[in-house]
Amino acid sequence: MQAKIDGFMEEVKTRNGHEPEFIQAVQEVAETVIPYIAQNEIYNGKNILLRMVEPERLISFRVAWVDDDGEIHVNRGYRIQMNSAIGPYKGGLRFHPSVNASILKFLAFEQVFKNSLTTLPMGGGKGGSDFDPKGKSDDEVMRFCHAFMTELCRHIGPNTDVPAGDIGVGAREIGFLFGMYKRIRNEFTGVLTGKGLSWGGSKIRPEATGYGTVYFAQSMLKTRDEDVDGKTVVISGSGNVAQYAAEKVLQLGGKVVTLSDSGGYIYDEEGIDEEKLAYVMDLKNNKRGRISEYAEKYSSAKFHKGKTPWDVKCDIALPCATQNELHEKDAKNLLDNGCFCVAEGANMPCTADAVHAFHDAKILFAPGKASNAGGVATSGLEMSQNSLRISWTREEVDERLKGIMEDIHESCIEYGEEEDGYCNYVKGANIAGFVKVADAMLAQGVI
Ligand SMILES: NC(=O)C1=CN([C@@H]2O[C@H](COP(=O)(O)OP(=O)(O)OC[C@H]3O[C@@H](n4cnc5c(N)ncnc54)[C@H](OP(=O)(O)O)[C@@H]3O)[C@@H](O)[C@H]2O)C=CC1
Ligand SMILES: O=C(O)CCC(=O)C(=O)O
Repeated sequence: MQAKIDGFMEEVKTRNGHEPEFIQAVQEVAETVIPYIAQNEIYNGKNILLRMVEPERLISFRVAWVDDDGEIHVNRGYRIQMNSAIGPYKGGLRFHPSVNASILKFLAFEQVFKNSLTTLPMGGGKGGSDFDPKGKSDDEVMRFCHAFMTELCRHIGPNTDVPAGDIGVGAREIGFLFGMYKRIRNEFTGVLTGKGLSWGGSKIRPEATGYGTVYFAQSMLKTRDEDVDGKTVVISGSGNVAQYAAEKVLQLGGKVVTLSDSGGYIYDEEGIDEEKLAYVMDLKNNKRGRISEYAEKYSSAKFHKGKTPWDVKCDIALPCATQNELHEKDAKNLLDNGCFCVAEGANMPCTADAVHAFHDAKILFAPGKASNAGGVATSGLEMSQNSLRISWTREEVDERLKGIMEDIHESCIEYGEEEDGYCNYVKGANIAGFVKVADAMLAQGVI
């Protein structure tokens, strides 16, 4: 079996040798899905996984825009349309200087499995730009978003490809992008999700990724008769996902002691309560400040410059910042300090070695494609509401979100439970995500 996996990966590396994040994401899937294919006759000899690792379409374009001083800048825009077997391409846009084809292909590939797990009819895609919104004025961000959409609008549509937010793309950016799409196409449609509530957005979409991650952690904890209540939780990041993961942990009686950004992390031994979290939300979403300012405001906190929070003692860890932010040594620190549940809020925040350490220790570990799927699932609910031209209540959306996260957990157990009863959620999520897409691809023929 290992020879089969190695042979497959050799082919992937030959074609994508310069794309380390993409290869990392494919390797993890190959290790779990190739043995499953070998045991299931209908998938044999169809090269389904080989087809799945090749994007259906990879679009790259120039984005030229003018800053407040009249200077012209050029960025690169992308949309990776990875797989449309079960629905229109769906996935976020990332604006960050690190964005390149490798990172977006890994994200688009993960999105295919994640969207399949949600039970909703959504294919997988991802896009973005190496544009850095940090330090830019609102007008500059608007001009960039408008320029970006003048090209992207040719490739998307409510039944073709429906982008949303990701790192660096929040409510402000979605507004500017939507405005330009509407103007060029002269139509008001659900072409983007994460829209404002007064113009087609869904209630709970901003909260959904963070809430969903904690709902998934809750389901995992339940298998060990445990609960979030009373647990100490370490969270990385302080953006959309981290903020609402923290909010849900607090609502469920847990204690959040860290948040971070690319400058370092804050440790508040007294816990980040509702009032302090409201301060963080204002700091990050309106003032666009740095997490270090938290330690200047609250004397109970200490700022650790340039560090990640994985040496802080906790029961539960929720990495919610970015890919490869938690390494093997961090995993060992967490395990040594008694952490027994890790749910990824970010996409691929744990390196492969870190994941192996968690599996070897048999702790509860949820891969992002399962645990952070609540965001895209609620985007799917936003698409449904847009099509029906109705708006569900907060309670209705939250109930559906909870139900979807429970269903994803069940699917992971179905395909991931091992002989000794330990659930390998990585295996479970990969196989459950694969089966639905593979069946659709088989039905649709070789395309
Ligand atoms: N938004 C969503 O609905 C979903 C998001 N995700 C994933 O969750 C993660 C966070 O996204 P989101 O919260 O939306 O993004 P935001 O832009 O709102 O926040 C990102 C956070 O991560 C930090 N961060 C980004 N890059 C780095 C880095 N290289 N090192 C350290 N910290 C970093 C940012 O700090 P700083 O401000 O200093 O850069 C910020 O605190 C991403 O992996 C994303 O793909 C997954 C599913 C859905
Ligand atoms: O809501 C969406 O469509 C995208 C969410 C996303 O980018 C993700 O799940 O990583």
